[in-house]
Amino acid sequence: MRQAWRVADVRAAEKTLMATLPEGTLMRRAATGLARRCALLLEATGGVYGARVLLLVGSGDNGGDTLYAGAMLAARGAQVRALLLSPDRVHLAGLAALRQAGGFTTVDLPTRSDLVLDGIVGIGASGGLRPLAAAIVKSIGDLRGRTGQRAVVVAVDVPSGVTVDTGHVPGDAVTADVTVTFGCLKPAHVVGPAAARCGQVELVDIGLGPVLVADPAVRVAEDADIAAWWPRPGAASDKYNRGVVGLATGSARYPGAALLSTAGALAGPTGMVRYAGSAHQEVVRAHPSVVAAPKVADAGRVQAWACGSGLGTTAEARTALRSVLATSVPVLLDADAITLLVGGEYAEDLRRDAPLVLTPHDGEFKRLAGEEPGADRMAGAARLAAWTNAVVLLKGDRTIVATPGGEIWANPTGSPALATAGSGDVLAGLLGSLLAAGLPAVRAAVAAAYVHGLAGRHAALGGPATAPEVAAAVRPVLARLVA
Ligand SMILES: NC(=O)C1=CN([C@@H]2O[C@H](COP(=O)(O)OP(=O)(O)OC[C@H]3O[C@@H](n4cnc5c(N)ncnc54)[C@H](O)[C@@H]3O)[C@@H](O)[C@H]2O)[C@@H](O)CC1
Repeated sequence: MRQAWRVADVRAAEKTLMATLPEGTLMRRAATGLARRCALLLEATGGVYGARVLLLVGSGDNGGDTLYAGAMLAARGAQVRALLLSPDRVHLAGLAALRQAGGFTTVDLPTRSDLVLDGIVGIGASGGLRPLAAAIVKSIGDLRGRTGQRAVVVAVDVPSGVTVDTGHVPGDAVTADVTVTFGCLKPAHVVGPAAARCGQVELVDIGLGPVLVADPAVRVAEDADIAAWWPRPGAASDKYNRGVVGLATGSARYPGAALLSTAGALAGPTGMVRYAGSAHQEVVRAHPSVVAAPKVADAGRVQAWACGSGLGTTAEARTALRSVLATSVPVLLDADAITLLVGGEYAEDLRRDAPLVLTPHDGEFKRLAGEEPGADRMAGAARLAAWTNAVVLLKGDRTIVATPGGEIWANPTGSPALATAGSGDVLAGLLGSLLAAGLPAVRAAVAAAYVHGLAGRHAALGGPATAPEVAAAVRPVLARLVA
């Protein structure tokens, strides 16, 4: 698991650490790690010696890191130029170090550069980029290096222009090939559109770990977490004790949603899938191992329900939703089931002891919460989770999972391939299966989003993917991940 911390918590930890160290130690550690990474990147274009390096230097310590790293590269023979965005407020010691190592300042953007270091602004950023910085950021994509290649862009700590604590990108921002960050990850590295601006994120250890005592703002699962959590059958397993998942999905109008949620559920860890709804005949025809009935009340025992994908909002759909909520097992509500909650008709039914999971996309979120998820998607998801006392999985490029207690996860495996009709139905089935297999709701949501994202990527390898292909890709992904 990776974790990211908010700026205020990072600053508090840095303060504690700095009190124990000679002045400038942390900045030296940061700059050394940064320079080392830059040197490795320059190897690909002919080495450090003779390389043209452009430093974009803002007025804070982020600019200081950049100047010291530039000095180290200049000492190894790179031609280093520093473009100072606020010459009257530059980090003076960093500038002196650069000059002493043979680096220069410049007032214009050079025509050639092998490497650009973005030290305009780091965790001290407030608001969007100022106009001068924005204009420079727009043109760094045009810079070419000594072999004609596009200049490699390295962001120092975070790409300038992103909102560090939320991952929001309010305007122009740097798009980095590599982001070298210090001490710990910050939310912008893993959440929202900012995460995509970071490129490859590299963490330089500056000794912050032992003093970083605050809870992380957001957690990110890795392969090893999913492998550790994923239920597997053992010698004593049978189809019932592996868990049975119930699906109340699809309708006469949307039978496909029933089939896709079933396909998702069948790829999950449960021993059996029960389907209840008007598409029962189609489901059994397509998936003979499924036990199907027309109504939830006749479906038989399950250990969790997934309800709502393609369910419609008819009287029949309302009965299905009420029946599912009346059970004492974990329930996942997706799509139309979320829409049905709007208006409060089911407020009493939602008061249940067993876990509840909601999987809205932005439109459903807005309908239910009465507001957009907003620029801070983590806070938006957490608010809805607290309000509904449910685990909320807010779909998006970096899907967010939030618990009522405020624990937040960001999914790192998202893929544009998942922006296709029916892919959410597959996710609902898979997540339902994980709930039925006994995973705590938050892990079920995190693991389902993770595997679903990988399945989207896998399916897209063969060209534009449809939801049945995403469902079919879950098994090969699991074979690699949890075999
Ligand atoms: N505090 C520490 O112990 C360490 C800090 N380090 C570096 O220090 C950085 C934080 O330094 P600072 O607190 O000085 O803050 P920054 O350097 O991130 O930015 C603050 C400066 O940028 C200006 N600014 C703010 N928003 C702006 C915007 N939108 N556009 C243009 N200019 C803007 C402000 O006027 C201020 O002068 C970190 O990101 C990291 O790079 C590292 O050296 C590691 C140790």
